[in-house]
Amino acid sequence: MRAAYRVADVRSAEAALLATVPPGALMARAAAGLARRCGQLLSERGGRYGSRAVLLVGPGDNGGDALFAGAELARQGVRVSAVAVVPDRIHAGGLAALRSAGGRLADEALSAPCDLVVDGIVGIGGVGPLLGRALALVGAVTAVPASAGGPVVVAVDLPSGVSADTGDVPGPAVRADVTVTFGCLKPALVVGPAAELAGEVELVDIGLGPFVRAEPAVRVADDGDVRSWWPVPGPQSDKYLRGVVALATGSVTYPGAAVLSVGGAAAGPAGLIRYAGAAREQVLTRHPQVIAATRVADAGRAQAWVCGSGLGSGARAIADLRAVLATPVPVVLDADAIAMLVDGAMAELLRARRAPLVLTPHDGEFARLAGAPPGADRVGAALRLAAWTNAVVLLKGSRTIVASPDGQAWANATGCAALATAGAGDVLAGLLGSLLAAGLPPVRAAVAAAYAHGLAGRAAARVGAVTATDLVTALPTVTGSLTAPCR
Ligand SMILES: NC(=O)C1=CN([C@@H]2O[C@H](COP(=O)(O)OP(=O)(O)OC[C@H]3O[C@@H](n4cnc5c(N)ncnc54)[C@H](OP(=O)(O)O)[C@@H]3O)[C@@H](O)[C@H]2O)[C@@H](O)CC1
Ligand SMILES: Nc1ncnc2c1ncn2[C@@H]1O[C@H](COP(=O)(O)OP(=O)(O)O)[C@@H](O)[C@H]1O
Repeated sequence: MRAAYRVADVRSAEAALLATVPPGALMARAAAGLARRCGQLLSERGGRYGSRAVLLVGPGDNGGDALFAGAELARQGVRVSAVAVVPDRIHAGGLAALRSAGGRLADEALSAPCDLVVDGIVGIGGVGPLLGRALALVGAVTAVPASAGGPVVVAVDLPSGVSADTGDVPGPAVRADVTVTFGCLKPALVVGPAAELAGEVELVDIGLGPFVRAEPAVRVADDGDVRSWWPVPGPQSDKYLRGVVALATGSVTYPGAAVLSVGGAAAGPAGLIRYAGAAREQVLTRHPQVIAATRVADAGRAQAWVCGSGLGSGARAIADLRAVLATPVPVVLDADAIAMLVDGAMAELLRARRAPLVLTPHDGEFARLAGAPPGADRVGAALRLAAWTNAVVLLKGSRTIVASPDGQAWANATGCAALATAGAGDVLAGLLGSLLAAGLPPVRAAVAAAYAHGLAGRAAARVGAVTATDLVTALPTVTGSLTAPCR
């Protein structure tokens, strides 16, 4: 598990650490890590000696990091020039170090071709959209991407122009190939549109770890986490003990949603799948192992329910949703079921529930339920909805967020744009239901489902254009790889 911390918490930790080390030691550690990575990148692109690097140097310590790293590169034979955002406020010690190593201060950014741009315009001290010369410099950096023969762009701590705590990008911002960040991750490196601008993130240890006292703002699960959570059948397992998941999804109008959600569930760890709804025939044709009924009341017992994907919102859908909410087991509400919650009577039912509830809105469904779209602070918005509904909220997007009523937030790092295809959410809901039925607590189930779903999207994209059916095909290999061998 990786953890990202808010700027205020990073600053407190840095202050505590600074009191224990000589002046300048932290910046020296940060700059050494930055120079190491920049040097590697130059070596990969044809060598350091004689290559050209441009430092974009803001007026704060972020610019100082860039200057000290530039000095180290200059000592290794790189021709380094620095462009100051505010020339009379450039970090004096950093500039002196650069000059004494043979680097120079330049007036114009990128006046000649270069191999490396180091973005030290702003780091965690950035506030709001970039202004003045900082803004003009961003335009110069983004002109030619590295993939089209332009310089490789390395951001110092954060890409300039992003909001560190929320991952919002309020204006033009640097698109980095690599971000070298110090001490700990910041939310903008893992959530929101900012995370897409960070490129590959390298975390440099500056000794901050023991001084971070706060709870993470956002957590990111890795393969090891998801593997350790994923339910594994044992010798005593039977299909009921492995978990029974039931789905009230699909309708006469949208039978495909039922097939896809059941497909998602079939890739999960539950031992038995029940289906209740109007797409009974279609589901049985594709998934003959399913026990199918037409009504929730006739479906039989389950350890978790999934309700809503393609369900519609007529009288029948309302009755099904009420029946599902009346069960004493964990429930996933997706798509149309989320829309129906806006009804006050449903809200009453929700308040009466004791068993876990997971809501899986995309932005539109979120807006209907919460009264406004998630906005710039997606983690904050998801946490507020989770607290208000007393449900785990899985807010879909390119970095899907899972938020719990007790204030924990996770971001999923495995997704890819290929998932933006009709029916992908239905597959996710089914898989999530299966994990809940197998006994995973709701936050872990939601995080693990988003993780596996993202990997399936990547696997399917390697084969070709991705449909939701391709996700269903790709999922069992992914979930199998996350499952320890049968005991
Ligand atoms: N603390 C430590 O121990 C360590 C810190 N480290 C490093 O320090 C960095 C933090 O440094 P920092 O606090 O000096 O802030 P920083 O990110 O340079 O930005 C502040 C400057 O930017 C300006 N500015 C702000 N917004 C702007 C905008 N929208 N558009 C234009 N300009 C804007 C603002 O201008 P002002 O408002 O003052 O006019 C101010 O001068 C951190 O990210 C890491 O790299 C490492 O060395 C490890 C140890
Ligand atoms: N740009 C993107 N990058 C990564 N994942 C995305 C992107 N856009 C959408 N997704 C994912 O695709 C899925 C779409 O689900 P949803 O909007 O419910 O579609 P549907 O209702 O058609 O099933 C979600 O898991 C979401 O996180």
